[in-house]
Amino acid sequence: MHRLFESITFPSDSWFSGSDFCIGQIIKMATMAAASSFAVASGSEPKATPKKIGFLNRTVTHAGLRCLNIVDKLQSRTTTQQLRKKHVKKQKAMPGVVMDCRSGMNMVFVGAEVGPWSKTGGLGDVLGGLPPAMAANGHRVMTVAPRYDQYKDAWDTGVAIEVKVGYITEKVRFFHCYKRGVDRVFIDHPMFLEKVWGKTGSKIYGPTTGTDYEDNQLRFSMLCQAALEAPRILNLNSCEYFSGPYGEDVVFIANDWHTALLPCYLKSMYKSKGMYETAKVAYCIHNIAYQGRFSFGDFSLLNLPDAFRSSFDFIDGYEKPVKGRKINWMKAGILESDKVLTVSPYYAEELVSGVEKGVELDNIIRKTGITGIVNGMDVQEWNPSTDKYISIKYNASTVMIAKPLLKEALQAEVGLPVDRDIPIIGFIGRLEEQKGSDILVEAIPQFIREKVQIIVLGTGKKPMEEQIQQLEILYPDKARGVAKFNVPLAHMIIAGADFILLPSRFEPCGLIQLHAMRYGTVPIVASTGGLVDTVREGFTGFQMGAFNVECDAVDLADVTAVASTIRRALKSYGTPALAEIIENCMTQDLSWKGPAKKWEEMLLSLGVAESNPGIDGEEIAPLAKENVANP
Ligand SMILES: Nc1ncnc2c1ncn2[C@@H]1O[C@H](COP(=O)(O)OP(=O)(O)O[C@H]2O[C@H](CO)[C@@H](O)[C@H](O)[C@H]2O)[C@@H](O)[C@H]1O
Ligand SMILES: OC[C@H]1O[C@H](O[C@H]2[C@H](O)[C@@H](O)[C@@H](O[C@H]3[C@H](O)[C@@H](O)[C@@H](O)O[C@@H]3CO)O[C@@H]2CO)[C@H](O)[C@@H](O)[C@@H]1O
Repeated sequence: MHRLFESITFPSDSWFSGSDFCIGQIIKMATMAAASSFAVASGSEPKATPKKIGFLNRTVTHAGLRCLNIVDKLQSRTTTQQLRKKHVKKQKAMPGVVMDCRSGMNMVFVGAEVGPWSKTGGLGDVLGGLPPAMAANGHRVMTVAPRYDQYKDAWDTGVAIEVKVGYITEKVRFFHCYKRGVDRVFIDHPMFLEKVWGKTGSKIYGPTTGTDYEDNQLRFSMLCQAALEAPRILNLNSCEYFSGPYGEDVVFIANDWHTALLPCYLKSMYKSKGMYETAKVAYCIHNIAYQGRFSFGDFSLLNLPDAFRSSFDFIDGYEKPVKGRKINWMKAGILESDKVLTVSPYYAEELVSGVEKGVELDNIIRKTGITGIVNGMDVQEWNPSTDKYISIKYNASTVMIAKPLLKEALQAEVGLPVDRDIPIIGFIGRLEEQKGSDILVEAIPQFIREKVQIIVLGTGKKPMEEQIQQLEILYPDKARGVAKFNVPLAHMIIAGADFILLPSRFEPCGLIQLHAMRYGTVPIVASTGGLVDTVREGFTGFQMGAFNVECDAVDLADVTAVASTIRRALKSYGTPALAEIIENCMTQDLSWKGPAKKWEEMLLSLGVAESNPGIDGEEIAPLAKENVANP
């Protein structure tokens, strides 16, 4: 267990005013002033957040310093008055920025991936994109994820704690940077950095796809415990609107099985001792296929009281990782959180529809209930009018001129015959049964004689990688399969292809189709999960019907559905009908703005103290758009 530092008093606010401070710099300065203050030691339980702490020696009970502002609404609290003085000055420097002291919530997103620092797929995208959208609405937002590499933009805060993982106590450090209005906190320990040593890719969860690190339970137990400390102990002064620790009035947003222990530790280590009294946890399922099932005996590694055992208790008919009775992290995450969410309304329905789509947690989710909010996409990274990976920039009015040229660049890049009149179908995704690349490969003979080219990009299971690499040999003038994680090529495909294919057996939300639509690339999708919510047949794309979710074999009916829908889509190529679909795709708002509002409503309903709606509109969005992440 760990002990927190008792109190830290910084000499003056003048050191830290202004934006984009890195806590590392602050800590260095603070360390010079109060060298021993940061000694964080071991051996005891978490203590309540000191009442007098930090910056300005003010009372911090919740939001650190909640954002300041509108000059004519005086607040009675001394601290706010003091701080407003500072901000009245600032406001002159920023005409048009209008904020309210009472706005916003403290949010802490916790995940195993956070793009662009770490990403194997869509989880990283969401942890990268949703938090800045929340910050843009005036909330104070932190993400906590492992430090898998020496990110050049994240500094060592100098703050360290000790956490008990399994039977040993380990020291972890906190790194930090501030980007797009979000405090990005990274947990540093050799269990993360020494194993992965890279910004993205397959080694986050195991040495190769399909093989997990043996100590994953310890790694993610560490992540959860460190994430629970971060808002209490990190004295963050990243921007002029908020400073000091976030405090205890926070809402945690835990994502996927890796963070399922967070609500358990919150109860067992903090709430039971009168800490984090009003804090709440929203638990978001990005993919129910990965639940974190382990041997029943491993419960003792988690350092949780026996009372939690039943939340983890799980029996299935599988032998992996052991036969019979097991613990199931996701089950506990669902049961112990205050609210369960997933990434699209249709997937939420599928999850409770039965054992197949709910992957044996349907009964549990039926008990707790679940809300689906469709994902948004990062409209900065994926913007055809500024995209650094494509040679011609375009928008909805120039797409018809730009696309043929971008198509030629794509054909040349992958070594296909260069011909702007040949429609291209792209596929991007993790090569797992979920994504159905195996169904696509089997469907190819049924439509390959059409005028068409196919480009497949993905990494994942070795046999599936080999299968896509064979395409070039089987169809030298027609198909390419690239088994690499290649972001520039992903952008070139999204821009240069005419259609993007998602033959997913299941798809909680899917981001590829959103990226594609923004680039005027028409999605052809299986009718599952978020693909149902985001692609409208004949208006923004083509639906293929629902596929068989059994992953062991390829269902011939699905193969036929892929081939016949592709033929249908190809018939529309070059027609006014397709031009209209392209326009419909490109003129939608696919950003995080709408989803962020829904997330806000849902998080507010949890009733964390001092939580208020954010600011509607664009007032502070430009501030959050500063500092585009560039690790
Ligand atoms: N080889 C490669 N090279 C470059 N980039 C690659 C790539 N393979 C994948 N990507 C990128 O990874 C992301 C994948 O997004 P998906 O929505 O398909 O996520 P995924 O299934 O991993 O995540 C889960 O979580 C997300 C988020 O909630 C849900 O949308 C989704 O349905 C669910 O399965 C995209 O940004 C894509 O461009
Ligand atoms: O962002 C992409 C996905 O990332 C996460 O999925 C990972 C999953 O959580 C890990 O456990 C691991 O999954 C392996 C699984 O544990 C193992 O038993 C075997 O089935 O192979 C799986 C693949 O290696 O890696 C997954 C990423 O590949 C996140 O949970 C998902 O929501 C995201 O879609």
